[in-house]
Amino acid sequence: MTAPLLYQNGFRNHFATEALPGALPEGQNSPQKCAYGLYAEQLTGSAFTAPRHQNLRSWLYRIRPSVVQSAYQPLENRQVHTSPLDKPAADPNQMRWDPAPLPNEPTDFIDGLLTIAVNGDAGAQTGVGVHVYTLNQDMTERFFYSADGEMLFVPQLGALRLRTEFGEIEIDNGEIAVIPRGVKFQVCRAAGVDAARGYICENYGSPMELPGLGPIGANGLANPRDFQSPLATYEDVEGDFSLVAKFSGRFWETRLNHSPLDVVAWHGNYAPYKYDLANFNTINTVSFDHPDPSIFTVLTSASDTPGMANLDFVVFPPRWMVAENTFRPPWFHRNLMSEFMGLVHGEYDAKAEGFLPGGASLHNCMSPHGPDAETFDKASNAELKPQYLGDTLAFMFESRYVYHPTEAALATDFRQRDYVDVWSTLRSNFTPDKT
Ligand SMILES: O=C(O)Cc1cc(O)ccc1O
Ligand SMILES: [Fe+2]
Repeated sequence: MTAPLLYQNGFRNHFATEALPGALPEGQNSPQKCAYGLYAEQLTGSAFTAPRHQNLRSWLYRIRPSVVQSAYQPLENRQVHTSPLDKPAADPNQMRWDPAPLPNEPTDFIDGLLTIAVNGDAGAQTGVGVHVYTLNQDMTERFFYSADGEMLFVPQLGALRLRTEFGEIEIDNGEIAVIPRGVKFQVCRAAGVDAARGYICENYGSPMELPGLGPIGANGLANPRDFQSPLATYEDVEGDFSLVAKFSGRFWETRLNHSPLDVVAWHGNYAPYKYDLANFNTINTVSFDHPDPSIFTVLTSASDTPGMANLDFVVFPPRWMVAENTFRPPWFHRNLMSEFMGLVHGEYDAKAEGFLPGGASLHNCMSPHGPDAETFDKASNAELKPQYLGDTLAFMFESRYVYHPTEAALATDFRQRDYVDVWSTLRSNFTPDKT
């Protein structure tokens, strides 16, 4: 049995961690000579001049500086795409996908990454890319980073061990992790895991933050202390390694003669983190009506227009349903914001069937959607006792920018081409003579 990983708690705290005593310099960042012969390297996640509360940077004390690498060479990649896409055009049709099948061939994280939809413009630092990953191999000789955005992992099947420059993180179904833009990492399976599948939101925009709580007060939703960042740990390994960089929508490869996971100590507020969604303090109505789902926001990436997020990461967690005289599932709606959804486990209360764990749906700006016909019928006639929705965990990547599905996502066998039919049997119940 390997010991469980230890973490440092707090959302974007100013952490300090060293795998060897005294590896972190005291009182300064860049001494003339660092302890143990380490190199000091700063990694910034914001402009130097960003306002203090949005200023993100860490200092890494590593065995070799990151510049010890070969020239970047283009690397072919057919499955991962970045906004803007040349084609196809954005599509207002409601779309749904079954879970991506697990690979039959040996497939690591990089080879198993498939882009479903993108929006905004990565070069302008707006929008997101939504990918699914399926894998059955660990990354061993290769490492990855995205210069295009931070990567939010939402595992659906199989726990992962994310080996990063800052230390290691494990996440399982029901947990999430964020790897900041530029941070080098490897995706491995946790002990005992054969194959894994999940979702990734690559956020090209401003780094996600906790949402403001307004009248909710000082506590609630995702509480800062439940976010966890890794402790410094390092490997001093020489060999023939490859670092794959996602840069401006393309993959590039550089060769390394050593493992880049050689950071012996680090301090700062720019670091990977994980969060167990079971810690989400769910707030909902205790009187009537179905609140807007913004009440379930875990993390948000602001755009340049206040209140219109580049990305809201929203969850629909296990919860009590107690609303009186209310149609309890999501109502029918048409929204300005575009909605990509996935299901981590259980059932989603707006869809009786067809939205499966590992599957996905897309409802773009102003495209009508809501409960399917079966759910509408059931919920319109249900006895309104307090009811606990236990086995459910859906999520939404909600964005002000219209999603463009990729050609592969449109063409794939696992797209449900008849999705729109889930609403086709909704008939007029209009009775002008009777209220
Ligand atoms: O479309 C969906 O299922 C997501 C959603 C859920 C909800 O409770 C209210 C609005 C909304 O868009
Ligand atoms: Fe919706």
